[in-house]
Amino acid sequence: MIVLKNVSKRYKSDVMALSNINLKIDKGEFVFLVGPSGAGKSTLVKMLLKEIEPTQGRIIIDNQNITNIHRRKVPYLRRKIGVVFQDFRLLPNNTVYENVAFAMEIVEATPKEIRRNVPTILSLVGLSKKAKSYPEQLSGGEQQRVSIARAIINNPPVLIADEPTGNLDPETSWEIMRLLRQINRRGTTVVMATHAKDIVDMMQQRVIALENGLIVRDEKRGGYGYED
Ligand SMILES: Nc1ncnc2c1ncn2[C@@H]1O[C@H](COP(=O)(O)OP(=O)(O)OP(=O)(O)O)[C@@H](O)[C@H]1O
Repeated sequence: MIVLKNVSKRYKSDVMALSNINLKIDKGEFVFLVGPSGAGKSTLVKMLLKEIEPTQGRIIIDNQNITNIHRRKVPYLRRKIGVVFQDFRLLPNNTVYENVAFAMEIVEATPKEIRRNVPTILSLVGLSKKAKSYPEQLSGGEQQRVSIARAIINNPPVLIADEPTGNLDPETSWEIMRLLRQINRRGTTVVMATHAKDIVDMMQQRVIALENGLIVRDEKRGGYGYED
């Protein structure tokens, strides 16, 4: 599903953020990406989203080499990869419904498809009753649910979550984790970069640890492995 072949990233500052990374993530896996600050997690996530380009190597997602696709085609990549961030990134002047519908409009879904799919996905994330609310009227956990709904509305094979529980209290974090696991069980490959030790330790999923731009650990059912 996701393959990295000899991927390196050197920033202009000459920082080697990733060095010759080889990695394979299969369809339906749930993978935690861990490692100390500066290890290269965000760099890896940004490359999967094609926000930045690798200096070397190839990245293949869902059988497509994304390394050499044209800038213009990048929006289409969003059909393959949904993304969730720590800070939700919702449109503040749009309702919950509109925030999710917007993601379908971008990929030119028909109004009929939008009317059919948005309520279904809002029900999946438990927010049917909040469809008409604005982001500022929601709790952090609810905002993250909207962001997850938006990320999966176009049914991408891959969901990337970059510190999705970073702004949430422990209980709300677990609710979000239950939702991500539920989405994963429906067949979506989930890659989650995180510093949340308790969550990683409890979930017992595949753990890939990066340090100084290198994969130093890749365990099928691992723990966080650091003290912070
Ligand atoms: N735009 C940039 N220009 C130059 N160097 C950068 C840039 N972005 C990141 N770096 C450097 O690349 C290395 C990897 O950074 P990255 O943000 O990928 O780490 P991280 O594992 O995501 O850290 P954190 O857990 O703090 O988010 C660090 O040394 C960082 O300083």
